[in-house]
Amino acid sequence: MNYQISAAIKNLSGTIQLPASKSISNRALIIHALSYSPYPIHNLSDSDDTKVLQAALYSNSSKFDIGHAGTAMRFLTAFLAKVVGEWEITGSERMKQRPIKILVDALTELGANIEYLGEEGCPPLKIFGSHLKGKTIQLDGSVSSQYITALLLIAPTLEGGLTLNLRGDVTSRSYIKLTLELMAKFGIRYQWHKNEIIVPEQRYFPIDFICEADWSGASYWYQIMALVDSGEILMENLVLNSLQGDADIAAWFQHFGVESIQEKTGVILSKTKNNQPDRLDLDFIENPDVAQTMACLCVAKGIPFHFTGLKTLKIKETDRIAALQNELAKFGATLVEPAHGELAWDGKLDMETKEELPLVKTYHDHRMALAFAPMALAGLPMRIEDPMVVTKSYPGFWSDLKKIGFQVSE
Ligand SMILES: O=C(O)C1=C[C@@H](OP(=O)(O)O)[C@@H](O)[C@H](O)C1
Ligand SMILES: C=C(OP(=O)(O)O)C(=O)O
Repeated sequence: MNYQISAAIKNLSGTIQLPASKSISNRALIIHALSYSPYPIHNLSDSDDTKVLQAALYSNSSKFDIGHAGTAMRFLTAFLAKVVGEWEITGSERMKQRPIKILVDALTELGANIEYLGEEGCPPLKIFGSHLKGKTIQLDGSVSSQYITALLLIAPTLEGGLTLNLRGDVTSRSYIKLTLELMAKFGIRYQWHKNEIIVPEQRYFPIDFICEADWSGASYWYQIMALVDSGEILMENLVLNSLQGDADIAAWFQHFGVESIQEKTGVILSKTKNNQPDRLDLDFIENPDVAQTMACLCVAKGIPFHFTGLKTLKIKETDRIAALQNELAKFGATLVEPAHGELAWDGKLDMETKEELPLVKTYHDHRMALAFAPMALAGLPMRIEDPMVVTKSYPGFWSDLKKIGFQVSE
């Protein structure tokens, strides 16, 4: 199925109920299970990625299919490695290509017994869960912070605690910070100095916990505001003083005339002047999930850009560098990769190759649909293939777009 998207909105107003952050929800679910918490988790994400983790944690089965959910795959692997029993975890065809060796090797050093059921270094995995003893381990931090988070979440429950020495250029540090700050809310003490993180053995202290709204999901609304002339829109439950690294975008979008105002019920995005930068140079090492938002925004507004810190985009739901290049080419933009982990555009549109009504492929990647659809506001109608991919993080996206005046039809 495809959706056809068009939009002609000059002044925008409305209220949006964003989904909860799946990053926070999935951490909270693991902590909840490790602390045998009697309290409910409030405002848990309704995304596929959270639903699959929740279903696995509360199932009677020993075999789990976590689909496309990277965090669920990594967090569950570490969690199950210390739960006595025999477990199998698999995922989508793409998940079977997403590396997990760094995490499996670290868990093996802690005494875990994990076998690859398919290709060496990738899911599916067979896990023989047992008591694990903590120690000091070295870990490559340049591939995915999710391995580090997975280890940190179980760290306080390991005999003797855990010390991680991170090697290489550590990527997505903001997500490591999110993990540790969340753990601290559940009573955990830790030390983090440069590339060493020390978590002593201790108990999680269960609390009544509310998940924040999702800042990566909010990025599509900032993009929308940047593409209309003026307006005001309330993002319910969003907080500026957030645990999530992607809250950085509130400052980025000031360059597009979008102001963020904290209100009791959420954040108001307000636009009164139509600013835009002449060009955009951004480093995404802390914010990989909003790279597609910014690339699509720049093409829609004709802003040349040079983005760095994108190395990990190749191992996400799809190779996001290639996906952006392929799909933005249909809008006449030729994106180049000046070096590994970089993406640039000279701001020129090729009217000969620009398609009238492009069919945007989504490659099983929610963020392709989420980031491309707002471009319709710039007079760029499109069709989107497999639009329900958005359920990975933002199930209500299409109805939210319709609510504010987008035309979305099959
Ligand atoms: O820990 C998390 O919740 C996440 C970490 C990031 O992954 P990497 O650390 O692999 O960049 C991010 O891209 C992903 O969407 C969610
Ligand atoms: C990369 C993402 O998710 P994950 O790695 O958890 O599958 C994402 O949501 O953009």
